[in-house]
Amino acid sequence: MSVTVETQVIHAEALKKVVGYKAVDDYVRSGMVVGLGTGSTAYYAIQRLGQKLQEGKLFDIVGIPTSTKTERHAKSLGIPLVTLDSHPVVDVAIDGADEVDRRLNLVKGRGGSLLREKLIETEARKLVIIVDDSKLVEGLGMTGAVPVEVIPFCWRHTMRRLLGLECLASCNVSATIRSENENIYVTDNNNYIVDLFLEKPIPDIVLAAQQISEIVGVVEHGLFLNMVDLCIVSGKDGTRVIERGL
Ligand SMILES: O=C[C@H](O)[C@H](O)[C@H](O)COP(=O)(O)O
Repeated sequence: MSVTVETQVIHAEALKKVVGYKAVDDYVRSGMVVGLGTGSTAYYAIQRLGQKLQEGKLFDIVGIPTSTKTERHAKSLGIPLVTLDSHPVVDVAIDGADEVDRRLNLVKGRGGSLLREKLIETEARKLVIIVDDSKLVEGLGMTGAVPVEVIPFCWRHTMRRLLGLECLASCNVSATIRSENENIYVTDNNNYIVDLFLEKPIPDIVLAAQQISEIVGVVEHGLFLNMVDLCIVSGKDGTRVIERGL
């Protein structure tokens, strides 16, 4: 049987929609403060939330967007928005991920939004991650970059410091500054992103997260460790929920 590229794209979108809708249906209740993730999967959760608010199936919801893109999307659907400044406790946050390991540790930020995501999702009473099963990995950093947000000032120096980290010495690490349309990509926070590419898995991700954070020009990195409460995964055989520690 041959599967056309177009059919595969529709299939991939359907998998994202299933988990996005399920996250809102199962974990969002009226009166909640909801962290709104960023990316093509979180998009469907935001759609569902807007739909349920418009239909009166949910009420008294406020959302905290994790990017300017999500902010625009949520506003277009009439979702009331606040910030952590006024609402420091987030009842539930829903977001996608680039990679999810067996312990529900993540790589995030390949879409550029890791800093606001981590800031908001750290405060979530429940962090729900929504992915299709292509995001499940054995070792983090093997399917693409581990993004690191850095200040623009002397970014080459910061990149050299990242490349020199002892904890990544066995990974054959390389790095690029992220670009967009032949310019350096600028985050919502007016920073840059260094993408770290690893040929071998990080031996100790906790140590790596700590050592990356300790570099002075680093603002935040895309390793989200011990944050996730549950992950909803869709695949061709259906949808399942993986809870942390089970
Ligand atoms: O910066 C982007 C975010 O971390 C996204 O959550 C992540 O890249 C996954 O996005 P998508 O659902 O589009 O694969």
